[in-house]
Amino acid sequence: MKKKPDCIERSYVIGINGHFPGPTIKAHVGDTLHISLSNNLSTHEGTSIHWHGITQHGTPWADGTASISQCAINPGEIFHYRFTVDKAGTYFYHGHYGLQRSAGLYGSLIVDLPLDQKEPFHYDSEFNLLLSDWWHNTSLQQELALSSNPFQWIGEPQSLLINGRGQYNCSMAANIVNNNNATLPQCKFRGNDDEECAPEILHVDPNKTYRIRIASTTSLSSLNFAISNHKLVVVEADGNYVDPFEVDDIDIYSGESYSILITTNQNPNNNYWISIGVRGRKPNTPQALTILSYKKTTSISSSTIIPNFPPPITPQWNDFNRSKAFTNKIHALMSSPKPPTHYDHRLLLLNTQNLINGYIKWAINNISLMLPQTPYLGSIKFKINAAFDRRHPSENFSGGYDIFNPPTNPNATFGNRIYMFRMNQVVDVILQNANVLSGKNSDIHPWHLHGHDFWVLGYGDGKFNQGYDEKKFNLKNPPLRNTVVIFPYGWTALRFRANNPGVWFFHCHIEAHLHMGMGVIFAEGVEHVKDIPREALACGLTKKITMSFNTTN
Ligand SMILES: O=C1O[C@H]([C@@H](O)CO)C(O)=C1O
Repeated sequence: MKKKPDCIERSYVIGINGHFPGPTIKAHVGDTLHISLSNNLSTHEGTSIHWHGITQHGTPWADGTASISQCAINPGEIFHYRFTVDKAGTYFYHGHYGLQRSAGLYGSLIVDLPLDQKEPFHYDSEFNLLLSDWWHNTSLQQELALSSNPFQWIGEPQSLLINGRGQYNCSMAANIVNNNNATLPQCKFRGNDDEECAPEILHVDPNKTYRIRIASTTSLSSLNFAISNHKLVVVEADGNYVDPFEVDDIDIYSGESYSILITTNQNPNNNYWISIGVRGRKPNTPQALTILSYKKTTSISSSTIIPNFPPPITPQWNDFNRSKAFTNKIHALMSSPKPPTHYDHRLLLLNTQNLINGYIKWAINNISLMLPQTPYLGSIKFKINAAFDRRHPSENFSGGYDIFNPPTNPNATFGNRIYMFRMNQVVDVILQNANVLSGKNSDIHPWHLHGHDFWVLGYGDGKFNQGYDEKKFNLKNPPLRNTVVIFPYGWTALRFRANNPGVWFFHCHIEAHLHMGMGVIFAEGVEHVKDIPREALACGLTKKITMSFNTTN
């Protein structure tokens, strides 16, 4: 793609059909989408796409990772995706190979209700905002840095982007100071018609209700979203209805999506900032800004579109109590599916930063995930025993583990075992956070599950106390989601029914952390999976099999 000027300094962009972000895909519930993706990357890397939040049951490839097909689409090849969307909501798609998401490989996927059905809330019109973060180093440079010894961290992003647009150190900078007292270099917006630098402007009529769909495909950053002078009413999270609640701003973690409603009841002669800023990690990135502009009766020049007051202040990055307070406001709409009251199987998953042969990795119950060459789905279905380690992974960790300090024994090992569930079992997962490898710190991790939504039963500080903390679980109206955060030094409990035959990834949605091994594999009912498409078997030991039968795709 064409190199962009200094607004966001794109050194390497992965576009789709020449666009960055990729095209917004719109569908209605019940639609079957046929999407072909050809790999023309100039870097000659393999690639793949994940349809984030899409869970068509019985077809493990519907989410695009083909039961975590490690089979990349090689340069020059075409993959054919085909899936039916069965739930309305705000979704997105993104690269699931290497760190290609940080190079811009993503786009929105919006599923509307069938035409004869209505949402449980009213709105006059809608907007769609896809949030991301941006580095000047290429995704390959980032991968190399993370896999080096000595380890090099990717650092904070250079820019935040809204629908692929952001600002960086523009020569015409107008300085704005944020709450962390950092001076933020801003690109001076030059109106809507300046394709390169200008933010997208949301043009609204007074006294209407707008639905704003917000999805975060950031590679790293946790964000706070606010619109000056306007209240936000949260109505949807990850494609599920929530009991509406009103806030001034929302936190959104990588992998999450929300719909909010706003009422345009402010002075129509002003314009208003829409801002996103970094939370959860010490920021070193300017806010990204865009503008809510009330339609004026008289025409105005584009320079007057800039609000004459400062943008909303992003809350302090480390005010975790504020983040928790927001998270605890999210409940399912009363008519939503209720969780089973009992579980069949409970996993306690300890998240730690470790060393393997001197390399910094992340591990879950002391295993850092390294995917095998052969896709799991084919390995299980065709009983290829040598393809991965068939032993059971550990379902617990030592009760004596001190989560508040660096590990006394930091060594972990690589692994690729899977957690196997019986079909329809109710599974509880307790994600336990801990201190990093050195120093006193514990990171935020947004965990994303493929193939299922889960109920978020609760969050807590410190170490999960079996038999005690579970008494506080919310079984009445827990939100259904596909991504959930663990707070520093805390735990998060979730429950799902293993009712979708296939092999599923469950992983930290921070791209660098996944690259460093922060994920596990779940599987259930693989014997019920039929007609695996050739693309899902096109590598490793399953490659031979695809050559010996005609595919049924
Ligand atoms: O995985 C990570 O590594 C660095 C740091 O912990 C070690 O340099 C960081 O900030 C992460 O989130």
